[in-house]
Amino acid sequence: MAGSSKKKSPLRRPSTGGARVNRGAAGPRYGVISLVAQLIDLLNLFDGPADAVISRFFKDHPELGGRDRPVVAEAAYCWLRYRYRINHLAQSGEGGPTVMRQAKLALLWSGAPEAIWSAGRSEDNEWLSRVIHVPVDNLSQEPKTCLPAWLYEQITTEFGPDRALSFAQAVLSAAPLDLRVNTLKASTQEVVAGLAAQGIEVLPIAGLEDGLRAVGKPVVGRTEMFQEGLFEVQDAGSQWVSKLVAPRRGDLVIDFCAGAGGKTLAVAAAMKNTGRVVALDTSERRLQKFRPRAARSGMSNFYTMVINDEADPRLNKYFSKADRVVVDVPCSGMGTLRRNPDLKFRQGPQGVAELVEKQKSILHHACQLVKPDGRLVYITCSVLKQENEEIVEWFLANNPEFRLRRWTEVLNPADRPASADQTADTFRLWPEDGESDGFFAAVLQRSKS
Ligand SMILES: C[S@@+](CC[C@H](N)C(=O)[O-])C[C@H]1O[C@@H](n2cnc3c(N)ncnc32)[C@H](O)[C@@H]1O
Repeated sequence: MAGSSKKKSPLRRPSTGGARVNRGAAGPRYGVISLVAQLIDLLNLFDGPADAVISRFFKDHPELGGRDRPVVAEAAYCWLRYRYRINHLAQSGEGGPTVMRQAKLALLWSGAPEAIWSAGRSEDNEWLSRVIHVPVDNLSQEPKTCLPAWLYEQITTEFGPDRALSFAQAVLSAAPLDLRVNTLKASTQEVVAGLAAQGIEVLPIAGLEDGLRAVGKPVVGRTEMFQEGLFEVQDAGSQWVSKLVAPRRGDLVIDFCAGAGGKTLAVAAAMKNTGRVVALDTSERRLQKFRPRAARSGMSNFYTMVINDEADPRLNKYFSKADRVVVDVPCSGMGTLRRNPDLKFRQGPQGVAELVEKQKSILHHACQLVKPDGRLVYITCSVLKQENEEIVEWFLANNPEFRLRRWTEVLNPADRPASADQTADTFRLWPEDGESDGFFAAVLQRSKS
């Protein structure tokens, strides 16, 4: 740290906000600790995405009021982020259910008011006073880094121990809320002013003319401006990889894995409603979510198709036709752990190996849609080389009609994230370097003939 001779541990413990632990007795808000404990028990089953488990839990507990819901949700996410450390420390307490101590620590570390986390057994509060001072560096790998051994080892092997530690620290925080101004409907200035009028402060994002970062976590989805499609919620990293598609007006763009259309919408806005965008996905449910977003955004140049798989024969009509093919493949999502901390427990080496095979197969089929001199943009929100650089190497070795175009040839200096390596051929973002999700992209250009 500049001006400081003392090096801070990269895995420092979370702030307790200067709070001291009281010897509080069971109080009226003890129920919140108990509810967090119940939610932890449910999350511990890892039988679905955490956000779905949390919303179901809130539906099942209508007694939880608007004041306590965000507290419970934050504590649940904190537990997921720090699960290895919290569970390790919780074992050292005595008496009472261990999960109640897990819930208390999650509430404390997620910044809940003291009146909430200090309620309950005084023995647990004594335990809390002790464990918040345990030096993190003395812990073994999983409680220290809060990453599963396989992931920590893989990042260490692929990028070295410093990167593994800085990544581990970065994904212990919540992600910021980023917006993309929909230039089909509004200018950045209009959106900034409109949000300010509603008390929502946003800041510019360097290198993203249409990108804004919210101060704090305002609820933007209920604003009239959002409902009228003047902006979308989209992580800055996702906005940059969309820019790498760089479509021209009038192009035919095929988004092979369009999902709910985060990148499709950004690409379409860049095309100013000219040309055609074909949004494909194997999931009807995800494409269903894309349609209302497209309608809200004013996008009118699209067509959606649910495909059986990447080899669906209905794609033959697009062979060698597309100017741009976007391939935002299903991936491990290890770049999005700040948003989806449960993924680190739901994913493993076997799952990643299966995804790699799927990524190769999708790429193999999607590249056939690119016309001569057209481009394919391969995208993941993973940080693992296995899903990124290694896939690109495999693809280039097997498809000599494609060459890698340096990402800096596509984005002007003013449109680049400072945190991406400007000398690399492929595009890569780490959460710890620029406060976006981790993303990877490669621009693959097909030869003219
Ligand atoms: C990373 S997500 C896409 C996210 C989306 N592009 C966005 O920006 O919001 C990957 C998508 O690939 C889809 N998918 C999985 N297998 C596929 C396949 N064989 N062909 C096309 N899409 C597939 C999934 O349903 C999922 O929606």
